[in-house]
Amino acid sequence: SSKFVLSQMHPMWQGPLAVPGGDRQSPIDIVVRKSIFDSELKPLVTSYDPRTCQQIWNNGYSFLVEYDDTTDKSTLKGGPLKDKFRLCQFHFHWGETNAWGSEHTVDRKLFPAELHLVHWNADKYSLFEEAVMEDNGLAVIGIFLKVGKRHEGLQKLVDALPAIRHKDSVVEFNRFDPACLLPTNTDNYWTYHGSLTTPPLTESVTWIIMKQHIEVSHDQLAVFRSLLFTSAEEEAQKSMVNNFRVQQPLRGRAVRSSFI
Ligand SMILES: NS(=O)(=O)c1ccc2o/c(=N\O)[nH]c2c1
Ligand SMILES: [Zn+2]
Repeated sequence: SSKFVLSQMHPMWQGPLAVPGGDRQSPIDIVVRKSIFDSELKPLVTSYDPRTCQQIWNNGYSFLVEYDDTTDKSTLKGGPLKDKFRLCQFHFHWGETNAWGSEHTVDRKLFPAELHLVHWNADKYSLFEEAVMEDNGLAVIGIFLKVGKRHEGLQKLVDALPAIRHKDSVVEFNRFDPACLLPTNTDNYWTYHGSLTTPPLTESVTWIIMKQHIEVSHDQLAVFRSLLFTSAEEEAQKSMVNNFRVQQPLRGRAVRSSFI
């Protein structure tokens, strides 16, 4: 296949970028009635240490909360996974309105935003950068956001966003427990093999999409939309909104469910 790859800077990564192979791209629409119940799927086991939280920064695509992944202090195992994965960061994707914003959909239903908790396989690799190139290198938990009551745990993060309004801005961010962002029920999920949804779009991700969403307030989401794609030096400031990729073909992949 051709190696035509847009530069990282180009916002049009959404396009049908030709990536090597390209038959397990993400995101996808989850067709519930076509998902296959797999009784072998275990409950997820997350063990996050808030003290590994290091910083929050605007990378020009989203804002990332980054964790120290040099030890096994914040890990994910169980679920569809055979190995132990380390949390390295989490980030979100959202729309300019509450009508859309998620990357994955469920029976074509769009959510206003989607949270991604990114982990890499520490049993097999020693760095995220290595794991990102391997087909069982990453595990990303996807959680849908709905607009409703204010999410108390999220507020600490929302309050830090004005300090990272522009691309490449970073602030120290400590003691944030990502477990507070998980839905009450983490036993019900869909899982499939896919890719990163932003460049380099590598096909290294075991996706774990939670059936249960979390709720955040309209005002909290509005603060996400106050972020900018552009750096402080650039003339035209562009609101960071609609930072989701278009849905990709399933190409015959099975989507398994942990529940009936
Ligand atoms: N949006 S996503 O698929 O969760 C994701 C996660 C980790 C990533 O690292 C990336 N470049 O180094 N892109 C990326 C996308
Ligand atoms: Zn993402």
